Amino acid sequence: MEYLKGLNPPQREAVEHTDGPVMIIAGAGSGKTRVLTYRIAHLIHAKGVDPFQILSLTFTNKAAAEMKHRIEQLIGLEARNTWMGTFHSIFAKILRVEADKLGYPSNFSIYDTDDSKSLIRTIVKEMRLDDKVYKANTVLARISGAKNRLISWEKYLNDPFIKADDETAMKPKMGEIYRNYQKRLFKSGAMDFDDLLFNTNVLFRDHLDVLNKYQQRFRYVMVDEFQDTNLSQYLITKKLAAVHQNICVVGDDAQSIYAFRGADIQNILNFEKDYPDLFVVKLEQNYRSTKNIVQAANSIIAKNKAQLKKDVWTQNQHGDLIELIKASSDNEEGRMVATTIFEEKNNKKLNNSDFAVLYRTNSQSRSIEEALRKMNITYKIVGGLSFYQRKEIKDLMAYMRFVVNKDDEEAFKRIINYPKRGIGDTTVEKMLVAAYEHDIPLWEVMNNASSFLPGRAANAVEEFTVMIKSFGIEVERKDAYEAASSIAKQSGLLRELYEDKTIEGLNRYENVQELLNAIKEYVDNPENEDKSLGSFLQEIALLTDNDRDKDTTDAVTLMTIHSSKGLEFKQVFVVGMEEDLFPSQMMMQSREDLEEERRLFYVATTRAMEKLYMTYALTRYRFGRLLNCEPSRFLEEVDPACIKVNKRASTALSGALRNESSEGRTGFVGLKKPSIRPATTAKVHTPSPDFKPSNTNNLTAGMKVEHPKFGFGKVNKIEVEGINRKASIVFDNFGEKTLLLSFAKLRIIEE
Ligand SMILES: Nc1ncnc2c1ncn2[C@@H]1O[C@H](COP(=O)(O)OP(=O)(O)OP(=O)(O)O)[C@@H](O)[C@H]1O
Ligand SMILES: [Mg+2]
Repeated sequence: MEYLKGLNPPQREAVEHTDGPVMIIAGAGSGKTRVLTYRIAHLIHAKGVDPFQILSLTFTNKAAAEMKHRIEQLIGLEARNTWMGTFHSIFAKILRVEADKLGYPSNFSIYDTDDSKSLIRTIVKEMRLDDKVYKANTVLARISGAKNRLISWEKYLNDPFIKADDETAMKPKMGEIYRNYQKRLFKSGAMDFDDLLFNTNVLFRDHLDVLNKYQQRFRYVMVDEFQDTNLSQYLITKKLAAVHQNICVVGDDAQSIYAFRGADIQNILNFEKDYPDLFVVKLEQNYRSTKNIVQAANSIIAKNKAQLKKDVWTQNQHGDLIELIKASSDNEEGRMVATTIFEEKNNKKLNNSDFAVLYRTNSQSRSIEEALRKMNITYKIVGGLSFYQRKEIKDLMAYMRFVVNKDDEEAFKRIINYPKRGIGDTTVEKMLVAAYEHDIPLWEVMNNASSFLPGRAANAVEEFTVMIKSFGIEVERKDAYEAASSIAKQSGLLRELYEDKTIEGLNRYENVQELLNAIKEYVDNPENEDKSLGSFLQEIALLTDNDRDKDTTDAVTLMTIHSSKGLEFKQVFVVGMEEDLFPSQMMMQSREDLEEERRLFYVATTRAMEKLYMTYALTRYRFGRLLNCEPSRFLEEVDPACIKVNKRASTALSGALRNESSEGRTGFVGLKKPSIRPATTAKVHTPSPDFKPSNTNNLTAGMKVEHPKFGFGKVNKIEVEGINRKASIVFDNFGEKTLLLSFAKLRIIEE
């Protein structure tokens, strides 16, 4: 076992202790991820474990890819067959296979945050609530928080404490929004990101045979960055490992930075209780950073009260002191960072990729970007508005999504009138209302457009529907690339972009071409067995921001500290070390919040291998205003022996032109017109348990009926219009409604 030589004694112990529960909680850069990598190699190579039986959960897909690559280097190609990926990607795969058990189609859509927020806005509007109170962001965060703690909408609505909470927050309708949101997702055959975990829990809870299948399959389960798992994730791993108990988790409580997304350090403490025969490994030697950086990081985290005791040390060189750089403005900060990178590169023969610039919030990247561009230093932004979040890309993806899943309402809204085909907001609204009132899929409404819409609108919708159907046939017969190219052309989207001869238009056109290139690459890759468009879409839906960059060029990395977890760079700049920015203004309310910010600072510091810079500006544009800033309190918490003030004189004048980029056109068909949905606030009816739609051929005035949403009512009159039979029904709680009898689901209650 030649490779075991690359480990120190406790690391080696952790690798060789393959059976039973193992936990490694250790400081940054101590080789936790390395241990996981070697452990997988060891299981396959020395213990003869089938790679298909090993499941490893990482924080980003990129981390998974890197791990796979390292294992390949250790033991060869066999490594490819292990199950490795983020929680979301692995369990989405499993949910595809098992979807029918939950009543979902196997080609369910995955809604990204934009889709989710758009759906919430629609629902808030439909419920006639104030969208300034029920902001999409806030509502989504609340729903997400509930899901991550496995609180279903039913539980949410019935919990008196949650209710009291929402009432205190003056948002009493939160539970109902949650309910409507879930129902709408289900009807659209869609899951949001949190559903992928929530539904996996439901699947394993309600279908023990399925759980058992995966318990047998995954003999070994491993989790990296364990400190940032939430309850939902924790329970999934616990259930999966319940039979074999071969579970190994690694993490660092000092790097727990996702509490705002429901991550819970408590999981580390619970782990010890859940597995009494737990084998605990301590790793204390840091291999990543210089003595000076390790000492600084230790001094920072020591200020936190809540932490497990660790002594991190290193045999590495002492290295340079941390350089503290003061700038007069944010623009000057950018210039100083760029100049320093330029000089260091030349002096030390470094590559661009040896540098990272880390910031607290995405918007800080602008001034850094401008400065790097001026000095011709190549950079890439990880996270932020990435390729797949661009409007033109989302538009084409929405076409593809809708063709694959015709219930996908958010995709529908994006494309129904883009490029323009004369289908206005009112028509869209009418179709949504028809689907809602008759309780039928939108697709059915589209296929019967003439029953629901006036002539011209109906024609336009019919044309669109025919087009989508023809795409459907192509998707079935062709591979993802051929189908996607055809959709891009036939839909008129490529032409629309092509005709826009502005620089932005050209850019957008090229981006769409780039997406088609990516699909081609996907199809040509022998590792992807399923070459269908559906399979490609799933892959894309699950890319985390961190995975979305191409790693081919030599570039300086710009990213938020949150995204930098687990990574390392020779030289690191932590910029914007100012009060209210870092620690963030929003995180100074409580000791817990401040401690989370400090852990974030610890994460930032420990990314550096050789040299660390911290910068702050005296003035900064924020929220469109020039603000005076004060140096961050965190700077004072760094052991003064580790830091020196940079004497670099600022040369350039500040005040470059500010060029805020404007947002692109939006393709979303907003429901701007006043809603024609039920104006009543009556509660949607719950159908009787024996509800079954009756044959309505003989329905006449005076009969009593039950409708799945509007409840009980009495038929007022029946009208015949062309081929359509319509019934006007007066519902007890919803007033009079006119429904098309060939679509409405009505149960006739005998008189
Ligand atoms: N025994 C070892 N010998 C040589 N290099 C090592 C050893 N252990 C770890 N390293 C190196 O130290 C660096 C940090 O290791 P790794 O990324 O696994 O740490 P980590 O504990 O996962 O850090 P983080 O907490 O930031 O995720 C890597 O470059 C790794 O290859
Ligand atoms: Mg790691």
